[in-house]
Amino acid sequence: MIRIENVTKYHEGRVVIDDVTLTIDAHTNVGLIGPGGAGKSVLLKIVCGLITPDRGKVFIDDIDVHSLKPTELAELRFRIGMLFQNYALFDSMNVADNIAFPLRQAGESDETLVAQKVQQALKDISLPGIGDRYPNELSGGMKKRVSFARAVIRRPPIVFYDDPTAGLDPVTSSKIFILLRTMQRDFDTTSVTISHDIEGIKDICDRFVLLDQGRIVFEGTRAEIDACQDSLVSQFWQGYSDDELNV
Ligand SMILES: Nc1ncnc2c1ncn2[C@@H]1O[C@H](COP(=O)(O)OP(=O)(O)OP(=O)(O)O)[C@@H](O)[C@H]1O
Repeated sequence: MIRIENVTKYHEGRVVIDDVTLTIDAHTNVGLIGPGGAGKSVLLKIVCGLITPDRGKVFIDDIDVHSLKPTELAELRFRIGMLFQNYALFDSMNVADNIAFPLRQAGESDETLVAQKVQQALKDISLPGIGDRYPNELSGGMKKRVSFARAVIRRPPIVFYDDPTAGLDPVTSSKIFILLRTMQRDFDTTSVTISHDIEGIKDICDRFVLLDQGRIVFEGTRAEIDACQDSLVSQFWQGYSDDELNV
């Protein structure tokens, strides 16, 4: 379970996360939505310990994330898969080594097993046979799928995806959403997915959180957000662009 308690974060004299409290139950898949600059990425980075809040606490399975020593935080991160917007692949490593990186970092020394897992991962992302290629030989969508494979290769129980389909064409986006759903179903993960593709995440999340100007303005199920009468929530949910929001 993830528990965010009264978290506030300032940046350059401005409040970015404003007293956010939220509980994410184990095995729940949360869609984190909201206009650009609402604070979604910062909130996710606070949850996994990459950014320290100015106030408030975050607990992952009762562990106070921001009280951990660096080595303890690194251990906790072994249980978390992260696919960040700019979570770049290592250009000097081929695809297979990129995907294998988290396994080797966790101390896996059985190279036969590593190779098997990498082959399976490449099959899962529908890119078999590209293990020898280097990132600069791949399209944006292929890189994203390889990043996804690397994020989930250790089958982490918790996964955070920051806009996993940003900049991808509709066909590749739908492949990524199918992968996400397969991960959730087959490995019973707890996940938070930030996405601007409202139609795409509607079907892969159990609950939705709408963040606006650093505050939670909605939290609930698909049925609850479908029925929500609040104009900001309903306009955003129905896919109006940020510019068209008129409240
Ligand atoms: N390290 C940081 N710590 C705190 N705030 C930051 C940091 N870096 C950037 N910010 C601020 O956080 C604000 C929110 O940015 P964030 O990327 O979280 O928004 P977002 O909702 O994810 O937007 P988008 O949907 O466009 O990706 C920005 O206005 C930015 O100035």
